[in-house]
Amino acid sequence: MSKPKVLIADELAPEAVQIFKDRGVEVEVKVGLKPKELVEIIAGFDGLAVRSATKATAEVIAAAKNLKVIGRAGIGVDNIDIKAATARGICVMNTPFGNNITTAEHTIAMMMALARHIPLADRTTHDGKWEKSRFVGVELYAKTLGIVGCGNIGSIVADRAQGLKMKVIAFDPFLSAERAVDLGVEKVELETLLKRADFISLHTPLTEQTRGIINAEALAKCRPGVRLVNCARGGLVVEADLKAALDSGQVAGAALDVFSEEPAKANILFNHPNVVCTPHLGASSTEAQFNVAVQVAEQMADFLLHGAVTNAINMASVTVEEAPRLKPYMKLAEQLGAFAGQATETGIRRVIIEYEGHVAGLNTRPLTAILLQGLLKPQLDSVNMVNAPLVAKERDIEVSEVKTDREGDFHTLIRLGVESEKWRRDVAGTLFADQRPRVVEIKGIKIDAELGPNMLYVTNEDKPGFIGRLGTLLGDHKVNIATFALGRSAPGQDAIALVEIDGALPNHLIDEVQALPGVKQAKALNF
Ligand SMILES: NC(=O)c1ccc[n+]([C@@H]2O[C@H](COP(=O)([O-])OP(=O)(O)OC[C@H]3O[C@@H](n4cnc5c(N)ncnc54)[C@H](O)[C@@H]3O)[C@@H](O)[C@H]2O)c1
Ligand SMILES: O=C(O)[C@H](O)COP(=O)(O)O
Repeated sequence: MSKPKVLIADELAPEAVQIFKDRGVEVEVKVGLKPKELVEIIAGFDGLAVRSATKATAEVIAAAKNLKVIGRAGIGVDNIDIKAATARGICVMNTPFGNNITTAEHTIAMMMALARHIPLADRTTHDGKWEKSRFVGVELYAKTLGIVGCGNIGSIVADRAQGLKMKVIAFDPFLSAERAVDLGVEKVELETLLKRADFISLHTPLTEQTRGIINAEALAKCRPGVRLVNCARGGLVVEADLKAALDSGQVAGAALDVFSEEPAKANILFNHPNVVCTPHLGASSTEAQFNVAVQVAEQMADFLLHGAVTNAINMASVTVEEAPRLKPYMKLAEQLGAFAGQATETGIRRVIIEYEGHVAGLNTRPLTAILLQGLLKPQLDSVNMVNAPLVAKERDIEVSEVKTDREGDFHTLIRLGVESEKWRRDVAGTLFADQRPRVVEIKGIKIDAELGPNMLYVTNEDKPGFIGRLGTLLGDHKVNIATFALGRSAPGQDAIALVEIDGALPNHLIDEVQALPGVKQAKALNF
């Protein structure tokens, strides 16, 4: 098997390259590619590692024919078109905890720089001016800090600010009352935060809900002389509105690490005397860059080499320890899905997946995802584990999981029920001690079949002579039978045969099997 290949497209600490190499992943570093250049080369890679500079746009993703994973060495994934990646079945992962302390510390540094005019005082002092009376600052002590978005970074900022004896209030619709108590912050609505805060610090992701959250209306509700810190995303602030509020004095100062357009070579807020700027340095410390580079390289290598999924934005997690335990079940789940998907010719309305016995105690989300992949693949070649749940949802297929630890006839069992408007089909499978998947029930009929690459699936009436006729027909066409599994509901009733054959079955032969007396349906299935 050839080695997977990763492109590192942004500045990453050198440890990342070493980790990829040590783990057996080929790696190329090409920093500063133009969008067009990235589109031209991306098809040659299985993985793409980025920070915030490279934009993994829909166009890049459309060209990324072999891409399986995009790793963000950092937190914000707004430079990655997640929707396009998910639709193409590309796993997107970030490193949510590698740079949070560094960014929180930068936030505090920005707040202090703002309170004491440090950047401008520094510049004028270097210039030989001694403007002692010009730079009178304010204390942070006993001031109210309003945190908008109290997640990883917001909560570290809250902790550090409390160390500076600030009163911290937070607006975050997803912050629980208990967590707020644990953090020692007062949970408030945005309106209250704006009215009460002396300093406001933004720590939300950039979403449709948060874009422009600090606009003219919000700024007008603030205390006169409020100070704003933004070390999250530029798009959270309407920059023209902020400039107007700074000019009017409603806002006393703003410290900005991020801008609506980056790299920000020009911006209406640049050179405003009350604005402190840094060029998106929140995560730029030796420690944070080491953390995110190592984490992203390990996560991407684990994914490409072992199927382990950590910190994925668009798929269920699988730890490195779980991956080998899940592996035989993944095959079983995919085969059950593929069996039902190939046997089904009409629209699916509902999918019921039952996990029984040992498997019920495992992480079943990836199993469900791969089962849906198998089920939908016959209709949609581009489906994979990442996009299968989304594709099912888009097609209005209701998916439900039922788990029971109790063992039935088997120590472990996955049963798949597929419903259309008219019918329901069930297929169930297990793992025997050899860890190889076996189909043990189809439409309520017991069977014991291992699925090979080429299978013939026949439903027929249980009548004497059928097996002989089928064997003779296949033999006459020089089709060799590898395995032959049979089952029936009751003597003389419905029967099924699952026949593994060496090589693909020609279509005309399926028609001939279909024409045999007693055959209700014959199908070629591939696994
Ligand atoms: N400047 C930098 O270099 C730098 C470095 C790291 C992270 N960041 C950015 O900082 C931000 C926060 O990162 P994090 O790791 O703390 O993320 P996080 O996901 O841990 O926290 C975000 C918080 O925002 C809250 N939130 C979501 N929607 C909200 C809304 N409409 N109103 C209020 N709160 C809302 C969430 O509930 C969550 O608690 C992100 O935008 C990230 O990209 C910037
Ligand atoms: O979201 C993040 O992690 C930060 O914005 C850091 O971005 P950077 O990796 O480009 O410094």
